[in-house]
Amino acid sequence: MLSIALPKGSSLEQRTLRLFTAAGLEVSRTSERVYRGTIAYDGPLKVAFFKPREIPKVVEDGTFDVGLTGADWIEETGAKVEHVVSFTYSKTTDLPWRVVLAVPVHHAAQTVQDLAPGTRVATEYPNISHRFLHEAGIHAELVPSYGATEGKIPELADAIVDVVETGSALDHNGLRIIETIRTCTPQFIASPRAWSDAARQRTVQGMARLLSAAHHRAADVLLTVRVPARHLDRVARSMPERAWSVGTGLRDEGLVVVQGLAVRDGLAETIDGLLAAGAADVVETEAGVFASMLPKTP
Ligand SMILES: Nc1ncnc2c1ncn2[C@@H]1O[C@H](COP(=O)(O)OP(=O)(O)OP(=O)(O)O)[C@@H](O)[C@H]1O
Ligand SMILES: O=P(O)(O)OC[C@H]1O[C@H](OP(=O)(O)OP(=O)(O)O)[C@H](O)[C@@H]1O
Repeated sequence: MLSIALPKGSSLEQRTLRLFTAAGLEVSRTSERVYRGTIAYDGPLKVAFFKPREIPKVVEDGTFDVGLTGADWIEETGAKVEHVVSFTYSKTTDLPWRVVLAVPVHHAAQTVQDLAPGTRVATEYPNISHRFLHEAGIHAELVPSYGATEGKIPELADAIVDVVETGSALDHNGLRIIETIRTCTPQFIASPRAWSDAARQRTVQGMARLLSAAHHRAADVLLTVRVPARHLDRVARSMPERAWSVGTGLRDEGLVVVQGLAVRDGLAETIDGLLAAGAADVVETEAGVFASMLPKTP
């Protein structure tokens, strides 16, 4: 039975489970406090929940065949795993998160080069931090942190290497970024052992295809556009790449209806462009709800 390690915790768990559900790979478990479950795909898959930092190693050593975790923990642990596919989401946004070097707002440093020898840097990422500071030629003292890293300043540390998503935690704690060390996203990874087995690799690739398709659907919205026939050519040129015609207006034959899948990112500009090209109106709908009924793009 194929086994999969999924992230537990407030940052990645809920959105990862939503993605799996949208892909038709819903995790069944008796309660959210139960750290074991199953997925029905090509027979039952065994699911276990671990902290994101623990996942790279249990996948590297083949204890679990596949896993989903942050790129930061793959790098920090140095685990040798197969990167199957990556996604773009964080705890609260659809953007990557970053591992950054930050100092108090009134600190004199503008870049890592300005850090004095012996600067104390609190972090949950000793390996990433050591490598980064070493490459910058800075002799800093690393202070281990197990969370709430911003709070280590000023008594225990002078600077931090920590995760930033919206920047709110840094703001609230009077800190500012001086270096972005890594930009990170969730990664679907496989153990080298599972990957070298043709049947298991096929199953993993099938899951990756379903997850990827669901991830892209979530980034799309369906636009339904009514256009006076005389403006159709111009509006068609402003439609998203994946667009098709639907028919004519119900009562007004001078109106044509077209639809298209637009990416959520930059949606206001897309709608603006359609209206400027002569669209009478534009209605947007969550595309995920409809995507399985839509023709696949060639
Ligand atoms: N906004 C974010 N803040 C922190 N981690 C994030 C964020 N977005 C994505 N991540 C990823 O999730 C991981 C968080 O795992 P971790 O176990 O440290 O905390 P958590 O999921 O917030 O759990 P807890 O509920 O115990 O606070 C990070 O290391 C990073 O890989
Ligand atoms: O840039 P932001 O959107 O504010 O997000 C980043 C913050 O969120 C995480 O903390 P979390 O609340 O998970 O607590 P922790 O530090 O104890 O892990 C992370 O460690 C940062 O502190």
